[in-house]
Amino acid sequence: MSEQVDKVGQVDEEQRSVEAMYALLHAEVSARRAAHERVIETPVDGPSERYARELEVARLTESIRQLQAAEHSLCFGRIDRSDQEESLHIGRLGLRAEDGRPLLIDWRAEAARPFYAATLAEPMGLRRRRHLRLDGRDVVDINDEILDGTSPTVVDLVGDSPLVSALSTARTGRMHEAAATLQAEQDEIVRSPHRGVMVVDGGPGTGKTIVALHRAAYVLYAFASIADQGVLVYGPNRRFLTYISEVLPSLGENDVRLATMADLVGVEATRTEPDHIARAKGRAALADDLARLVRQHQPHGVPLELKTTHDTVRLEPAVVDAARRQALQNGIGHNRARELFTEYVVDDLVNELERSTAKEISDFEEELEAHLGIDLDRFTGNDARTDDLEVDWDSIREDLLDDPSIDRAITRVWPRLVADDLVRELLKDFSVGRNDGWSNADLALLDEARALVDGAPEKSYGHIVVDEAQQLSEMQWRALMRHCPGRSMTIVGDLAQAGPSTTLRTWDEALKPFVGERFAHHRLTVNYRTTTEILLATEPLLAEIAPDQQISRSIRHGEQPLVLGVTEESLPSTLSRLIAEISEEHPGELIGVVAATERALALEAAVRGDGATVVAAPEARGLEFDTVIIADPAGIRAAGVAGPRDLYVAQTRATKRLLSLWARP
Ligand SMILES: Nc1ncnc2c1ncn2[C@@H]1O[C@H](COP(=O)(O)OP(=O)(O)OP(=O)(O)O)[C@@H](O)[C@H]1O
Repeated sequence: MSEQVDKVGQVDEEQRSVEAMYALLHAEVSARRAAHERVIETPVDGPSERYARELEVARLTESIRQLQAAEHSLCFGRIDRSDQEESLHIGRLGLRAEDGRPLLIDWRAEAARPFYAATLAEPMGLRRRRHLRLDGRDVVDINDEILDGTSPTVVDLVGDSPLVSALSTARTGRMHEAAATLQAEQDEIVRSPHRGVMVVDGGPGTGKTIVALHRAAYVLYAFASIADQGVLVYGPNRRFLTYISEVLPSLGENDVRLATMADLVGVEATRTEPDHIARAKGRAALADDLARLVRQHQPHGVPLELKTTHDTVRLEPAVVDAARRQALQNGIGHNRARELFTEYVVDDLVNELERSTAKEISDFEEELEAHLGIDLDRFTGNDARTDDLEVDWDSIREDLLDDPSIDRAITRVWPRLVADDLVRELLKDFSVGRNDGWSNADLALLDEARALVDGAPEKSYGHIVVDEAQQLSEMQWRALMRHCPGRSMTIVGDLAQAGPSTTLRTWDEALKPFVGERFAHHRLTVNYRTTTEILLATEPLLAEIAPDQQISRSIRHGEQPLVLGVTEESLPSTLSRLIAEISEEHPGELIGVVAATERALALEAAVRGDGATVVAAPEARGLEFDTVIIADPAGIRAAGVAGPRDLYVAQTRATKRLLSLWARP
């Protein structure tokens, strides 16, 4: 940087702009608080006014919260066009001065696009892209890029890349939002106008999760009708969801639900099971088996005998089948279709009773005429004979609908079902007993059974973001799709990191049953997590587990990965010693120990309090640490069909340092 650069002057100028923004933000918060007070104090008359008031209070509370969430790092960027004097500041939300002039542009607005997309090759009319770093409300750093090929002047503070600074800071155990440093290839996906299904894949650390979460924030901002139906972020386990839990709130979005399959279904998985069983339970064929079981509890080609107080009426199989087909035609689920079926059957029954009553009366009249030798019509003067009987068929119909004996007769051919029992019936072959808890793989079966028995889920979402999507089995895909009837989804994952419970190997295979080939596919290629040295060390394993994949391109360099041999007995003590050494050398940094599941449990106890987090390899997906120590890589590799992929996941969790402790007997 040349000495003439006027850093102080530029910082002062930005400080004034930023203060004006904060003043406006606070004025806005105060105005909404006052409105909130007023609404609360307004007297209401009747439930509909009360409801309208509650809606307004909720809307104001949410908008105040959104404004307050923008408090931290309110403004982080600025763009200056080559052809204009004016500049635009970019930040967490949009703010307009009283004269209507934009003081701050929401990072998701179209006007902010060049901040992310402009490059030296394609400057999009920009002369300069500026990054601002705030500490509280103080501007503490400025970083400029000149994009139009002109030379920097005294007001341009060209320095280190803000991305590299963001990536080099110590991890905190929680993912941070990256609105200030989203890269062009990421931003293009985040801002895509595509509302349908979008798949984003790429190697570990290529920013898939970052893209997915910023995409969720973008969907909420840009697609109002989808946002109104709710946005869900799906992750494989709670540890992962905790890791990403702060990103959307810090982007001002609190209305996004984070969920695992257990949350979606509302049932906890309390039982583990061997991988091959989980895999078998994940097959879509089980959906057919469940549907078949349900059909077995519906009448096919059988008559129905219904006893009423006067009569026994037999409905023929063709009539019963027609009622069944009609009841099921809208896919409302077995139990609700049963109610419809009952109505159709009672209609048929009433028709039958009407017919037989009419016949009885006319038989009786004929008999009477024959007996008396007269023509009744001539006596009564018209044909009003049976009509005079005034039978109230509607109330008979109502009574029949409530008649327990009719209900019993219908139950014999169409019993009410309980979804959970149906799954237990299905799982008899897997020797799952009546009182056993559910496993993770069972949850998707429960969701399927509930849809078959009780109809579509009560709660569905306008958009679902699926992270670590390579983990999903066919049954789990079905469950997720069921909760997103509009098929608006952002799906991110890396098939090379697939776990043991799925058999799916391509996105086409996973998505075809739901959207055919109608999905957009993007690939991320730059690695933001791992150093080049660590990535190179993973290359042989990647070649083995996903021969058609290349390692991604890292933007950072660092230490060479270390491999140490230890004896089995000394492993825990060596580990403790290493953790102590690394913590001392790199205070404040995160250390993760990854081991096969059983060993992770044992090591957890052995190194408790040493300041490292022990993670079972299958649970390490999506997480990251400054240093990763792999305890017994061979043990992870040998732990099952997904062992080599679990090891690859373990190797790719480190931002700075990777150590492997090989255990010898
Ligand atoms: N544009 C960015 N600005 C700042 N940090 C970023 C950016 N993109 C990615 N990162 C960081 O890089 C790291 C890896 O990103 P992320 O976890 O999204 O990758 P991933 O592709 O989901 O990885 P995995 O496949 O291992 O789950 C994270 O720490 C993330 O915060």
